[in-house]
Formats: sequence, structure tokens, C-alpha cells
Amino acid sequence: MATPHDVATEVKQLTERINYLNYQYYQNSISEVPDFEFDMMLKRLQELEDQHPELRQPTSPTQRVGGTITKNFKTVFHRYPMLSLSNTYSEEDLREFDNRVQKAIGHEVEYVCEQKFDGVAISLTYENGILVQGATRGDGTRGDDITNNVRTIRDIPLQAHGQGFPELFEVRGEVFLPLQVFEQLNQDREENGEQLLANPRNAASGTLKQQDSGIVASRKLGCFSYSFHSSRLPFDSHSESLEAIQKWGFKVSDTWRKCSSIDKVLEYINEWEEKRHELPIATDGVVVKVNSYALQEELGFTAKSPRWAIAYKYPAMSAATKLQGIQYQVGRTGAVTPVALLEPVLLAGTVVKRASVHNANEILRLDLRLGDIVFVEKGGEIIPKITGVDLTKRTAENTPIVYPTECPACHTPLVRVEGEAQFYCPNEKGCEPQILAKLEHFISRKAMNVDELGPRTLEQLYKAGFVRNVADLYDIQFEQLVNLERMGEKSANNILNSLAKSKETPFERVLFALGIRFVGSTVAKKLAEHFTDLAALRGATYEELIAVNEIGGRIANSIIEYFAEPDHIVLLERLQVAGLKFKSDSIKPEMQSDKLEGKTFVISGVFETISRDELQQLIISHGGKVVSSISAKLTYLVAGDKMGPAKLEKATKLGITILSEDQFLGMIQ
Ligand SMILES: NC(=O)c1ccc[n+]([C@@H]2O[C@H](COP(=O)([O-])OP(=O)(O)OC[C@H]3O[C@@H](n4cnc5c(N)ncnc54)[C@H](O)[C@@H]3O)[C@@H](O)[C@H]2O)c1
Ligand SMILES: [Zn+2]
Repeated sequence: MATPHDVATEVKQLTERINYLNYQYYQNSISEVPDFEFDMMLKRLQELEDQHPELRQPTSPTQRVGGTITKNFKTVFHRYPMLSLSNTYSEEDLREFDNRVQKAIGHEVEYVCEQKFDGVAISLTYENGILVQGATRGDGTRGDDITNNVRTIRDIPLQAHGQGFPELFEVRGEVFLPLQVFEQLNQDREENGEQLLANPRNAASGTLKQQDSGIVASRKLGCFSYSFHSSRLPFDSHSESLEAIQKWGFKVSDTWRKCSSIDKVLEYINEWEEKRHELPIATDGVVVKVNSYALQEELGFTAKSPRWAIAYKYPAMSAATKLQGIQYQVGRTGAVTPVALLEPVLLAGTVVKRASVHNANEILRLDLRLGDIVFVEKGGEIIPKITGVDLTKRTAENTPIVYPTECPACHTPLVRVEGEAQFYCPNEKGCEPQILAKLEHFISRKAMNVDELGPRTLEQLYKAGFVRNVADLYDIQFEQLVNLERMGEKSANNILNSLAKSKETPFERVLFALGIRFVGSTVAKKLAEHFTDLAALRGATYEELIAVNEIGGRIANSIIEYFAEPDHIVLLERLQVAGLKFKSDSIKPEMQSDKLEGKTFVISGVFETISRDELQQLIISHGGKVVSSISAKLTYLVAGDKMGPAKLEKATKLGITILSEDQFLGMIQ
């Protein structure tokens, strides 16, 4: 029997742990433990608090919705609190829920069953049928105003259709990332050497919190609406509301069903256990709601959730199998990723032979050993992952996994960047899989799109010693190609033409093709728009880089490191000579005056009233010239906020006139 002291400690530890996991989940969109584990911790805490109410901490997660608001968006108050749902994993609990409802109401009630979509809750406010606000759930009372992002979602009508809706109403729904989009997004990330998104829910929530609604629009989020709120309800039941909002233009999933009893509810749950995997979106259970509004009101709410609804969660799809080995793959950035090789096992309808382990930390955290019986789980994500080890099955023969200290391909000692989980092979110029992956990335469709050149030919060219880096591609000779095995004259010519054509690729895609770590296609586009040419990007300071929307310290450092490498500079010069575009094709602005004729400008830092691009356009349209580096011949340095100190010092030393934003604007008045 536990002493009171033990219980107090457990309550305290559970509270802290759950609060931390909530923070990670809602604030950072990270699931550190499987949902089931989280739910069991919360259930345990609830039980302990029920037995010892005096131990309930004021910050207990049993009393509050887990989310928080952020500083990045305007905070808005919800008219009706946005609550959580109590959840269960068993039929028994579900019957108990029904008993509680019947006891309170006095008779059997009708339920509505819906899929529990695994996305992010959203509240949509309409005034006179016009969408005026979209907000996240936040802490349940206050949420983030993300109206601009919400407006980019096609499933959400900007204006309600037809008539019959009250002057002021709110529709709630779940914003989600379709599985297909999620898969594509992760494929891109893998190509870019970026960390993969854990599941579609995290991806959807990360997307909704973007500051740039252009990015949100490009992600193709969907939204299923599932509830209606107003002080003047035009109907009596939840099912009528679903029919009505669908008519008004909201997207309602047609998977819902009215169930006349708890047995019918269980039928629905069983029916959908397998079928739900055919839906284009991830789901993790079924939401059961009392249909009648009057009865809902009678049942009321707890501090955290309605008493008239419950979520039934399907157990996670998992299987146990033997860990046969670990394979180490070298990606194009040199990152070495472990992949678990499993004894084939059937999991959610597919045979699984491999599972992702992410990185060395994960091997340590799970304490994986060769020959272990491991649990493999498949959630919303496509690639299954190892979630734990069956320690009861471990024998002395299960040997610890020794993470390699050298590259499996070229035997160079691996390095680890401080603070990062990943190990890298630094042999950029001699590690075959790394070089081939870089070349493949360079010619890929989203990069230079050299569609006639395939991975097999690349490998042949590499093995023959003709191509060692991307610049070599543009030096390939016809003779070199035709002499390759199984290569005809026609194909050789096609490849050369395709390479020549690739020189027309716009700057932003050339930048992406270079394969700078963390510079994926979206980031490359941002950088190309902002700096407009390679020289300016190369000269940019850390401060100037992070001043660009969406560019953080990690990306900035990677860019600076890239340009600091002399080999890269040689490579870039060769590519430039080959004729690749290192400048954005900007439309020449219309001339407004010749006030700045003969004057040269360097732009540095960020500005209050205009963007750097606008500033650049202004200089050109008034006859001036924008250059990227400070020299004695320079006329003016236009200095904004966060300008690099080195630039300032150089300009001062050379006696160059430094202009503030206001002073510059005054010049062209
Ligand atoms: N793994 C972790 O570290 C971790 C941490 C925190 C929370 N979680 C998970 O998150 C859950 C808690 O989150 P919660 O409080 O948002 O509760 P919940 O997600 O279990 O239920 C409430 C939410 O369900 C959603 N929903 C989906 N379909 C719906 C429908 N048809 N009708 C009504 N609502 C629908 C809504 O967004 C609503 O806000 C827990 O179950 C837990 O598993 C996990
Ligand atoms: Zn290597």
C-alpha cells in the first residue's frame, strides 16, 4: 500500500510530465510519446486526484484543455469555450458512458457517431454569412486569430450559401493535411535533408501556425466541419445542424450516422475500424455525441469536456517482430540515418520489413539491441516506427547496437554537429552515395529538371570518372556519353540538349538545386525573392538572413557555412561560367525619374515601411544602381535595422555616406 508521501510525489511528477508533454504537443507540434501512453498517464492522474482531492495541483492538466496561445498571432476570446473530449479505449467504458447518460436523462437516447479526424480544431465565426474570424482552440477560452491562414482553405466558405442561418454563428471543424499531401511533403523533406514530420496532425498544426499565408495555401489543407454554435439555433439536434451547414457550403464528411442505441454505436465503431484507412485523412477513433440539443443542455459540461460526448479511440496499430539488423544510409547532405531491418510482419494490412529509427539518440532512448523483439507502430504516418522493446523476451544474446564511428560507404570518421541528433559523413568530395545523391537532387524535376539524365547514367558517369560534382555535368562531352554502356547517339544527344535547356532554370530553382542544407524549395524561393541574386545572398550577414520571413538561425548558419567553403565558391563560379541563372528575372520597373542617375547603392538590414525588394525597385526606377558589396566607389549605403556591424565599419572607414530609410525616401520625393 502506497504511503501518502508516495502518492503526493506521483501526483506531482505526473502533473509535471503531462504538462510538459502538452506543451510539446500543442506548442511545438511534437508527440514525444504515443497517444495511448499519454492518455494512460492522464487517466492515472485523474484516478489519484479522485482518491486524494487535496493533492490536486492548481495547474493540473485534468482540469484544463491542454493547448496554449502563442505570441505570434492576435489573441481572441471564444464565445463558447472550445473543450476537449473525454476519451476511452474500451467497450466497457463506452457502455458506462451510456449508463451515465441514461441515468441523467431517464431513458435511451439517440447518438450521432462521427469519425474523429486527427487534425487541428478550428473555430469559424460568420457575421451575416461572411467569414470574419478563424481561431485555434488555444487554451479553450482564448485562441490564436489565424483568419488569414484559414481563408486559404478551400473547404471553408468565405461566405455561407443560401439562407436560414442566424446573423451571428460559429462553425467548428477539424483542419487536416490530406495523407497524400503529407506523404509528398515528407518526400520533399527527405530530399532536402530535413527532419521528417512525425504525422499529419503535427504537420497540419505546424502549417496553421505559419506567419506566411502563402505557405499555408500551398499546403492544400482540408477542413471537415462538425458543429454549429449560435445563441439562436435554427434547429433542435446535432444531426440537423450537420445537414444544414453542408447546405450552407461547409464540407461535412459523409461518414457520420445516427445510432438509436449504444449497441448501434458499437456496430458503427466496428464497421469503421478497418474502413477508416481508406479515408484520405488520418482518423484516430470515433466521436459519439448525444443528438438532441435539449438533452445536451441537460447533461452539461465538466471543466474540460462535454458530458454528452465521448471519443472512442482505436488501439494503435502495432505488431511485435524481431529486429534483425540496422542499415545505415548516407543521404546527400552526408547525414547517416539508421533504418531498422525487421523480420517481415503484417501490420494494418501491409507487410512491414523496415522501420524508421530517425537517429542515434533514438537507438539509445529505446535501448535497442540486435535480435530484440520490438513493437512496431503505424499511426497516421506512412513509414512505421519502432516504439519500444519487449524486455521480457530479451536474452543475453541480444547485443547492444554499436553506432558506427565511420561512414559505412567511405570509412571517413563521422562527425556530429553540437546540439544535433544526426551524424554526418564530412567527406563531401569522395563519398560515393553522398555525391550521387547530390547529383540526383541537382537534376531532379523540382531542381534543374534534366529529365533525360537518369540515376543509372549518373552512376556510370561517376564510375567512369567524368562527373564528380554538379559543375562537371556541364562539361560532359558527347564522346564520353556515347562510349558508356548501352548508350546510343540519340540518347547522348538528348542528354546534352536536356542539360543545355536546364540553363534556363530560374534562379530560385538553381538555388534549391545546389542542395544547401535546410534550403528546400520554399526557402530557396524566399531567398531568391529577397536577395534577387547570388552575390547578394553570399554577402548577406546572419542578421540580414534571419530578417527574411521564415528564415531562422539554423538556415542562416547553414547558408553562411556553405559560402565559407572555398570549394563551393569554385563550383559556383564554374556553374556561372556554364551559364546558369544566378539572378532573378525581375521585370524592369518603369522609370519614374532620373534623380539617382549615376549613383550606386548598397542595401543592408531590414526596413520599417518598405521591403528590401521595394527599396531596390525604387532605386532602379529613379535611375540608380544597386550593387552588392561596399567599395570606395560606392555612393550610398542605405542602412536598416539589424545591419551587420562589419558592413557598417567598412562603410565608415571608406567614408561612405550612410542613409537611413527616411533620408533615402526624402531623396526621391
Ligand atoms: N502524445 C503526446 O505527447 C500527447 C500530448 C498531449 C495530447 N495528446 C493527445 O491529444 C489528445 C488530447 O487532445 P484534446 O484535448 O484535443 O482532445 P481530443 O483530441 O482527444 O478531442 C477533442 C478534439 O477532437 C477533435 N475532433 C475531431 N473530430 C471531431 C468530431 N467529429 N467532433 C468533435 N471533435 C472532433 C477536435 O479537434 C477536438 O478539439 C489526447 O487524446 C492525447 O492522446 C498527446
Ligand atoms: Zn562517406
